[in-house]
Amino acid sequence: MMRLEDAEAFAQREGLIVVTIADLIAWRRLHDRVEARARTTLPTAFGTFDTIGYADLLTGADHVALVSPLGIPAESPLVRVHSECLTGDTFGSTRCDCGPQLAESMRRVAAEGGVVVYLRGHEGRGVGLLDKLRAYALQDQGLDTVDAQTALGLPVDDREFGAAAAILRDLGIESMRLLTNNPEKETQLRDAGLTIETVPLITDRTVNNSRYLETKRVRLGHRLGESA
Ligand SMILES: Nc1nc2c(ncn2[C@@H]2O[C@H](COP(=O)(O)OP(=O)(O)OP(=O)(O)O)[C@@H](O)[C@H]2O)c(=O)[nH]1
Ligand SMILES: [Zn+2]
Repeated sequence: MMRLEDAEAFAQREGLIVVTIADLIAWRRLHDRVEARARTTLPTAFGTFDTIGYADLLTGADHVALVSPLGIPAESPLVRVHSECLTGDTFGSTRCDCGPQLAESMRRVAAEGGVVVYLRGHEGRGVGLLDKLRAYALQDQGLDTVDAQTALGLPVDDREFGAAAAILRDLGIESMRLLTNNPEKETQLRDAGLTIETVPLITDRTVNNSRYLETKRVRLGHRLGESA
């Protein structure tokens, strides 16, 4: 097989352009990242959301956009970009704040207009369900959420928000009020060219999630106030 340097030298001589796999992946991150493949309505406790199912052409994950019954206001709509959490969102686990954050986001987006973008493939901050459950087992032994990831040889946070940026663009949103306490999420969306004003999304502190929230505040830099 020809080495990349040789291919580049050959291409330069012949006036050709070399496109590597890495170039193609980078291009796909920016263009044609998602495709809307299904549209329907979803009646929920918070109202009926126009619902769009997106295929993520880079990762193969399926994502969902829940558009408020009031639609998407032209000016700085309210947006929640939510990472999948089976245990919190579906089973109502109180180890984390995901379930109450999702409910509060849907309630506010329904009331004010805007969209909830639900990102699948983000489970366990990107490491997947089984590794998150393994990390929980270590947390049962006293490790915090960061040290549990490291002890398992896993990244602390492996999420990238390119699909969310692409979905928001597809919905015509360039500027938004983003419901989040996570500065890294804000930075990634800003780096994707979107204009972000953050709106805190603070939910109740409980006996079960207080250490988790404190770790997010102290070790991951989430804006959770002194009392989290
Ligand atoms: N690996 C791992 N993932 C977790 C843990 N607790 C929650 N998660 C995952 O973390 C993701 C949610 O991320 P968070 O850090 O709670 O919050 P965020 O979405 O980054 O920030 P906000 O926008 O402020 O909610 C979900 O995918 C959860 O499955 C944990 O202890 N270990
Ligand atoms: Zn969770």
